[in-house]
Amino acid sequence: MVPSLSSLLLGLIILFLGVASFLLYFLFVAPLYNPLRDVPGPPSPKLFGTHLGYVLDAELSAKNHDMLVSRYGKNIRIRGLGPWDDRLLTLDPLAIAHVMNYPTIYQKPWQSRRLITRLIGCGMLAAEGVVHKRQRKVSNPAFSPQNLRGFIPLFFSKAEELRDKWLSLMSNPSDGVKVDICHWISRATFDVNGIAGFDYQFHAIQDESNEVYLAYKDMFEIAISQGQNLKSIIGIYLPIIWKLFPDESTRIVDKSWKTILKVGRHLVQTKKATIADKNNTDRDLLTLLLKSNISTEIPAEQRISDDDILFQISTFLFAGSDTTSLALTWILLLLSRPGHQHLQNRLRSELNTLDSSLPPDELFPLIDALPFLDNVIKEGLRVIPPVHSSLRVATKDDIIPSSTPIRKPDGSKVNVIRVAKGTMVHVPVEGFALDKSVWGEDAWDFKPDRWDDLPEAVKTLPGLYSNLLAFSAGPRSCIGMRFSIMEMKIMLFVLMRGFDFVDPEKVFKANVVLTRPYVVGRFKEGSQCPVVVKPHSAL
Ligand code: HEM
Repeated sequence: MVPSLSSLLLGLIILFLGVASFLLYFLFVAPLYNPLRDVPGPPSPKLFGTHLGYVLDAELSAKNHDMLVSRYGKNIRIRGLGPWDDRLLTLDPLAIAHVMNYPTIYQKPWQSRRLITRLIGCGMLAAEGVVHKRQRKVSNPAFSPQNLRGFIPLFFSKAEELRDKWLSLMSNPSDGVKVDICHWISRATFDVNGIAGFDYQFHAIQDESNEVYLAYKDMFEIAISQGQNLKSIIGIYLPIIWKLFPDESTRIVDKSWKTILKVGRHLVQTKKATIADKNNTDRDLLTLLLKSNISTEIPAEQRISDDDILFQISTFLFAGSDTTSLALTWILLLLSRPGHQHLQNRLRSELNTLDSSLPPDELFPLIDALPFLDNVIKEGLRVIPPVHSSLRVATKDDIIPSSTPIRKPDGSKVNVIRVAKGTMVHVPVEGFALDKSVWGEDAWDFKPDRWDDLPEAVKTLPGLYSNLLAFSAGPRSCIGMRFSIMEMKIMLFVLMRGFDFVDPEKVFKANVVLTRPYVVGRFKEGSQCPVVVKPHSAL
């Protein structure tokens, strides 16, 4: 029977009223019952306005966090994408520790996990729950102190190769050469992670033509540009559109994965054959993951597949290359800025007290024990952490403890925050490390010596590394922390002894997945950090 025009109209009116009532409830009624309304925060912008730009802009975030804390305290309600998305931004140590230590309640939002999974598979960065637990358990032995010691010669050889490469670029050594330290160090960290990750030579310091290197680079470029156009945002919610309307990014991801799987699967088979030999001493993470996966300590049902192991290796490359190269870039930039040359000279003098002709295994413990080098690295990671902030979502209603009182709208004060299931929590890694009320009035300045005399309040802050959140905190904190600290110390040892770093171009920080440098006025050219490197006379 064909429906009459009037019943069709009635149906449409009912549908319209249904959608309109849902939207009215979603936009105007439900927010009134959100318990986060008890937490003070800046006035809500217009209907679809947001505070996200305000807290995520790396150039302004220190100032903006400071303003928010002075006005509203350490727990602040901010507006996410719309009225239905009020979020908690917290700089309170107790609240942060709670969120980071209960990963079963506070998970990574499915939107960011989907983005990561589309690119590098569901490795440790994206997985949650038992899958994550299993992956972490299989991977832990690969990051044991004993295994990491095996990488020391590799860290030295790549640092020296980079030093020699820079020297070869100089037509007149006394003038030095201007290099984009960000790009070059990233080539070196990629090389390190290729060999440490799966015994594979990208040779990226020498040239950038290796097919697997290019496959990863292309894919990571997409990761950086994701979220910047409408289609990628729609793709998060409706992934089917990647299949129905493939575009350049889909084509690149597919092509990259074809290359990575072709080479990766071959490497896995070769490695499997070599680990059958009891005398095998290979230390790359792929070998160690394969060994750990078949060890009797891992119950059969907890083992992961070969392709999952490749996702893990890709995750280490994704999570470990740019983070380490950016941390080093920012440290070198900070040391090369006018007014900081005395710190650079002091660091070089300390490094020069060591005998560089010692074998790497004997030299590294001496480097590791150098106090000023240690302070410089901590201070660099504090002032410009590569990971600007983290996001978590409450998977059930919860009560978060706070060490600072929260003033409710009725004027009463409480020491807990009630959050409803689905509430997003922003953990401002950078903001937390630059909080003047904890670190002192000079919190925004680069002062490595502060680490010899820290304010008492700092000593109780949560964080995997030196009371900082640079490597996060809790069970989801960085598994590669020690790996990258060792790599950074050795890179700085070799490069600082080899060169003076001077005349940096004026760069600003932008939060593009990670905190990256861009030359002022030349954002479109992409992330770069040009600095003049001149051979140091002691070389
Ligand atoms: C300076 C260098 C590095 C920094 C600043 C850094 C920072 C971080 C941070 C903040 C997280 C937590 C992310 C989140 O909560 O969303 C993390 C997780 C992770 N990092 Fe790093 N990282 C560095 C180097 C590395 C290296 C060298 C590797 C591997 C070789 C690595 C592997 C990972 C992995 C696998 C995770 C996920 C851990 C999990 O969820 O269980 N990272 N890292």
